[in-house]
Amino acid sequence: MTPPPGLFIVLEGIDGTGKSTQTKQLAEWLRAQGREVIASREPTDGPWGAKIRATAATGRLSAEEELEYFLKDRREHVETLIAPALAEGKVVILDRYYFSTMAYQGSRGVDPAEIRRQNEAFAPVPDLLFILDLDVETALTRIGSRGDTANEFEKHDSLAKCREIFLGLSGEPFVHIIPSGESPEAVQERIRGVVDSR
Ligand SMILES: Nc1ncnc2c1ncn2[C@@H]1O[C@H](COP(=O)(O)OP(=O)(O)OP(=O)(O)O)[C@@H](O)[C@H]1O
Ligand SMILES: Cc1cn([C@H]2C[C@H](O)[C@@H](COP(=O)(O)O)O2)c(=O)[nH]c1=O
Repeated sequence: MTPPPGLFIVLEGIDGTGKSTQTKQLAEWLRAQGREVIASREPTDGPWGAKIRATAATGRLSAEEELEYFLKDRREHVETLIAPALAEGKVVILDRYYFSTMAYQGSRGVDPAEIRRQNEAFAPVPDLLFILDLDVETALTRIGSRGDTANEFEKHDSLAKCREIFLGLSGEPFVHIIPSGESPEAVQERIRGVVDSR
């Protein structure tokens, strides 16, 4: 018997907006409803993701090199996890995807539209994209409260450019801008409301 189609959900936003927090809570909620849920993140914990994460401390690559690494990481992610899980009718929830590439490498001068074209040549478009939106100052404060110091990807001015690129996606039918200055519970209620309405 053909399995039901999977559901592909992506959470995006600048560092500190609450993506990891919301991804975890959404996955738990859907599992409690009996859905098989795969939660994952980008950069992944695979070899290319590890190389990228290392540069957050050692110093960033050029924007073009970063783009190449993220594309390699994502190709593996799509082939080994995302596509098979969706084909089996599972729910896939990602903490970051190619929209972060548009934002972060776009903020360094690579054309976001070209980044999107290169990614959508192999990466499936999600059914739902939640953009968690928050002012940069509050986001950086949260990163500090988490016990982290801002890394090479978390500079104020570049995050402000990233935020603009994320918000530029609003208006597309699968995109939902979620104000993330409220409590974690209130933010999760908004997200669940959209998922429920599908
Ligand atoms: N709605 C919220 N209100 C206040 N604090 C929050 C909220 N959501 C998350 N936090 C806290 O802010 C910090 C960042 O949250 P989280 O790690 O989920 O963000 P993130 O978007 O995944 O960050 P990054 O992209 O850097 O991994 C954590 O300490 C978390 O507990
Ligand atoms: C997917 C993706 C991510 N990034 C950046 C954004 C973050 O600052 C770091 C690490 O991500 P995390 O959420 O803090 O774990 O990677 C990027 O520049 N381009 C991308 O495509």
